[in-house]
Amino acid sequence: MAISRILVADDEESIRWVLSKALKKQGYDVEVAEDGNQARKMVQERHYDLAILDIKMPGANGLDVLKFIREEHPSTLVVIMTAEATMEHAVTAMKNGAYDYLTKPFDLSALDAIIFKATNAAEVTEQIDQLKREIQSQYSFGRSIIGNSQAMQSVYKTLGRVAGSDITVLITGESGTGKELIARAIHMNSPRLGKPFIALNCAAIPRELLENELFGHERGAFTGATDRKTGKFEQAEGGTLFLDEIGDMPLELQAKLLRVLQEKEITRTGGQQIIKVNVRIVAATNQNMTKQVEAKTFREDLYYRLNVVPIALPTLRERREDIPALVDFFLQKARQDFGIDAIECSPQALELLKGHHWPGNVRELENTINRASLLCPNHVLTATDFPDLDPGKGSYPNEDSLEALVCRKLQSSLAQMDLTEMNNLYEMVLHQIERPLINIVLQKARCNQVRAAEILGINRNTLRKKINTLKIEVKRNNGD
Ligand SMILES: Nc1ncnc2c1ncn2[C@@H]1O[C@H](COP(=O)(O)OP(=O)(O)OP(=O)(O)O)[C@@H](O)[C@H]1O
Repeated sequence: MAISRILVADDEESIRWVLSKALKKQGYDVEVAEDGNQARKMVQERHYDLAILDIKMPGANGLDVLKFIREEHPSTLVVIMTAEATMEHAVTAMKNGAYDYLTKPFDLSALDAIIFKATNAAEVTEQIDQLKREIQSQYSFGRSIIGNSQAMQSVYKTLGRVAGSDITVLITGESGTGKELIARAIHMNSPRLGKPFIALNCAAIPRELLENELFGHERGAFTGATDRKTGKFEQAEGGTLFLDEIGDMPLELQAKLLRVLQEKEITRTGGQQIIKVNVRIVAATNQNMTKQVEAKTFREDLYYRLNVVPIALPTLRERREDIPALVDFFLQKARQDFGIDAIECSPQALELLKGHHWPGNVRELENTINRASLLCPNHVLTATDFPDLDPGKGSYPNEDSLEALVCRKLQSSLAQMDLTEMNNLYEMVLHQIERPLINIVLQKARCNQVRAAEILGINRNTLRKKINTLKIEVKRNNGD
């Protein structure tokens, strides 16, 4: 970033005129302010790379404006102009974060020298940012998002496509599937890296405080507002605002958010001033947004505005093939975080982990590994280190598979029975499955028992015996 837009603030018209003319001649985009208040307002409305401020101005003086810029727009460099060459002014200006100062009257070449120096400094900052971008993208994208399953690859593809632009993204997925991780990856792989990534969980903040969190407030806006507070939008200036659990945002606030997305400006609570914001929005939810739109608890127009590109994250049980890599990753992390010695997972324990239902998704897996690593007495995690993962309880190979279906059905049926009274449970269950299975296959084979036996992969005589013992009624077929 070179210096391109400059603000000159001085109450002396001749100074404004001379500086503006000289700087414009050199190709800079120059705007002027007649006093400190006007300068402050202009800085709020658009970004300046450099602000040249007279120290003595009516209203807010140069040091007030400097303080404001340092707090609210720290990327703007400030040069203070002073009338007297006193140490005191120079020291105060530099102490308050001025980039440099000039003593009036000054030669234009002195200003040129400062701008030249500032440009170099800005370029170095930009190079550092670029380097940070490269390093972080290597770490963030490739390394900390684990999983090479098809489902995750399709997520990476969309992520790669949208990261570079300012397009709004809506990430959906059950709790713990990695929505915030993906939102961070979008930011880190975008040109906004180096600028803030601000996350706000709309469900975690009481409704009445949410608006304040988003837009901030002016001093005196309400009882207790003793100071001005900037909201998340302003804090995220130039960067990304991640709105988690967006489905929990109250309707009145949805309308305000929509307006901000359209106008790209906000006003703080209790304030009049319109503040321009340059923020990319990434939203996330674990709710069914189309149902919410139908139920009119979420505005349709806002939904379409947010859902420009949807990213649906798979549940962990839909990508069980990623579990070994995730376990490895969390074991390594546990070693680092808790300073424990090398630890690994036995093949049986891994099978147990792969078979679990994981209602809490990756977060649950991470917590499970952390807990087991901390409590494990030796260097290998075995099935006994995961006492909560009873294979009989909630262990489904694939949520929609036949086995999972039968498993769920069995669990609910057996829960109603007094098993202590049973002595032929195995046979009883098998008969209940065999009978409908044979019936269905016979129907498909149009009661041709030879064909039905082939489909079932059993001997024709075995099938005949089963038909008799299970008392299955078979219509005679010509082919049999
Ligand atoms: N693919 C992944 N690779 C590595 N770690 C992951 C992955 N997905 C999630 N995690 C880890 O799981 C935990 C939960 O992830 P995250 O907070 O991003 O989920 P979420 O979907 O935003 O959850 P919630 O809806 O509850 O806010 C984090 O510690 C995160 O680092």
